[in-house]
Amino acid sequence: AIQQILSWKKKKSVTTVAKFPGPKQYPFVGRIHDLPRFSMWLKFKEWADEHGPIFQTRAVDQTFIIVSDEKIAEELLVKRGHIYSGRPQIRSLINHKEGVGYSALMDRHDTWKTQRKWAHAAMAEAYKHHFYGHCEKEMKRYLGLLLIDPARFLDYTREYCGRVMSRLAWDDATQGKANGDSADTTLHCMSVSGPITNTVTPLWHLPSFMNPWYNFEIKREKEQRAWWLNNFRLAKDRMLKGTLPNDTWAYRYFEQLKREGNESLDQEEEQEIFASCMIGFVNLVGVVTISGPLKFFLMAMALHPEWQRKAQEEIDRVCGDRMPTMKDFPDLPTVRACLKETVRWRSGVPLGVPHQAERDDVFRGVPIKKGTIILACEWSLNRVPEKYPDGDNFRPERWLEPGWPTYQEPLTRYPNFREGQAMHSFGWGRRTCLGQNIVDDEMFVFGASYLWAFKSGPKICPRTGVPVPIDTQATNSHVILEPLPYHLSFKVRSEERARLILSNYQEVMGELKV
Ligand code: HEM
Repeated sequence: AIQQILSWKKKKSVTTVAKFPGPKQYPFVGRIHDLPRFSMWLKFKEWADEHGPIFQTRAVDQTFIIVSDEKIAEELLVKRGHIYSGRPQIRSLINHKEGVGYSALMDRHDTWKTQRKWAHAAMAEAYKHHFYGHCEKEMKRYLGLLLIDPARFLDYTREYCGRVMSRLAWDDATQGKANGDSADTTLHCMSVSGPITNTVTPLWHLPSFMNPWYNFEIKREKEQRAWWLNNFRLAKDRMLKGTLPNDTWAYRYFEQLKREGNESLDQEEEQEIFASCMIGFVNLVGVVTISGPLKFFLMAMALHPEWQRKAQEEIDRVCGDRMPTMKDFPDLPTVRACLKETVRWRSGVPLGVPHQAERDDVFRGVPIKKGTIILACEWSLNRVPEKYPDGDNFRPERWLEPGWPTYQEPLTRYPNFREGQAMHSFGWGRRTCLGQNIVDDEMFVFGASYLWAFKSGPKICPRTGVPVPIDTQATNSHVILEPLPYHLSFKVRSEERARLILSNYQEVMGELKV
């Protein structure tokens, strides 16, 4: 309040300061009172429709600039990336701006640079080998489990993503479920919809004996880091014994140490924590980012039988009874279009990840103060009518038919998640997502194999005989979304496919440590 009064006094001496348009601001609170903690992107879309593609608002003393236009976002976050690439403080995470735990939430300093560079190179190398076939192998397990126990499809979907990542990180897919759970709790703690201390920030400063949020976070982070460090040390032991596979990120890291002359892999604890967090975080961030879109994909396929059928006809034509693999990528554009459209229709990161101004700037004549938060709102960007006509509806044809603004040739290559249209889903400039390659592979393998194996639809209520409704907008409201639990019914597509699903599962069981 004092800050606010002082800033009014200061402002009185200035004549008029240019501002972006925006909703009316109230003393002290700005617009925090009607900013929903859940599904905030809907409110931002509403304000964007009213105030235009760049507007500003305030929550107490924090200014936000919300962008809903690709060109403006590019001007700010890419061309002026040297100014707008910081990360804001999330009140209920401890020291995340400084490091070393969460590279995606650090400010731009040497720790962030080192971790980002390392993760980028590790990801690029694994992509050259299409992630060593782990997506396909884990998919064989997934389909087997779905055949045996279809009601648990949502759990299995997240576990599939967790297992692929943990296999890549430490050669231990059995950590997949723990990985998903850990990601989910971390996301809760960093979201506006999470602990109340993220919105009513002064509560965070209560003394620890009466501060359950602080105590929870201390415990959560301690356990997470111990878990990462334990897996790192187990992998190191195996490296020293020569039993760690060379297709893991841990192997790549230890190999680099050896090349630098550290044959015995001796390290100070601080160095081990740095490296275990670096690998642990990439491993963690790759779970829900993919399982959210995959769960929405399953939903979209069940709600759009016409697209399910088209994609299945394509798969049958190309693969017959054989389960699809990455090699079929060029021949299955309809499958890719359904996946791409899912990420547009139900954004995994609907608000985008916030950037923060690292110093004062002036943009289009409007002063932007250091510390201002810039959000390129994905939900709105994906509904710009000139680029995405009929944006509220699931329309995979926008990627397949000439005449749509997002259509791109050749269809053997587009649409995909690595290049071309709509890459704004993966963020901007210096903070762009590091996961595009694995998203492209893992989602394709999942989508194609799932549709090859099963036909799905809404679940029919056994009592009333009518389909159980699915609320496509019911989500958990984290920074990275998953839909809330919903029901589906599954039917394996033929006896022969059922037999193949089981024999595929049996084939990989030993290797996968099921
Ligand atoms: C469909 C899936 C995904 C979407 C839509 C997505 C989207 C995003 C977005 C919007 C950002 C923020 C960019 C910015 O600040 O401008 C981001 C950052 C990041 N993503 Fe992803 N992501 C996905 C999957 C993944 C996966 C699978 C991984 C890793 C395995 C990953 C790793 C990262 C990392 C490390 C960052 C932080 C970059 C930095 O701050 O330097 N993402 N992602």
